Amino acid sequence: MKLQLALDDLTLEKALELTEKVQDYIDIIEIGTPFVYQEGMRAVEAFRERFPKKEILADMKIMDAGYYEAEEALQVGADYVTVLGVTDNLTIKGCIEAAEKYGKEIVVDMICVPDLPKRIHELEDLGAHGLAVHVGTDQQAAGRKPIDDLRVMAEHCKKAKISVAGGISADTTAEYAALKPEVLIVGSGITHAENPAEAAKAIKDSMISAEEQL
Ligand SMILES: O=C(CO)[C@H](O)[C@H](O)COP(=O)(O)O
Repeated sequence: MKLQLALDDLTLEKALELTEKVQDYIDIIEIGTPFVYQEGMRAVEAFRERFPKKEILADMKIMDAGYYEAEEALQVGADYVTVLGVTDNLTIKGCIEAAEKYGKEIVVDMICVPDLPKRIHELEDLGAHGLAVHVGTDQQAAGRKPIDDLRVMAEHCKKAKISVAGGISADTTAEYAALKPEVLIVGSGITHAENPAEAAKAIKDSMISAEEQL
């Protein structure tokens, strides 16, 4: 199980600083969507240069122009790029094609997908490498959590790597880790914590103990 740190609402300088502090506990650095809006591909490049051994995900949430937009991030060092599950299959296919040209992977963000089991099967048939259960920031504010969708995903997903995101913190990691997704994504649970390194360590420890209970 990998821990993905989502960097959403930090400046480039602050994000680099924070990542230095938590790097021992994280496996994937996510350049979050608001961060992409703010800094563009410059952020992917800066992290690739500063953390050459870490995996990097560009949370582009692509909706159109799949091949072109995915390639923007892949050509500057992203290992994973996200595309929205609600978009057209042609866009998904374009993203997959671009990723495979670079030997990298596409993660499909399932936010707001209405019929999860049906779409999981379609996306697996298209060859999506990863599927991400995601309850977004606005939905979280309305009280939603990704745990039920993660159960549906665990039941229906046969080949793709499963990740999960949406308000997960050190206090709630255990219930998500128990369902054994390949990737657990944490943003504000680390970046807004009083002590981000302590929070990241607690989350990683909880993931390790869930794996030991296999
Ligand atoms: O994709 C995102 C927002 O669209 C976030 O990166 C993701 O939800 C993880 O952040 P948090 O743990 O704060 O919910």
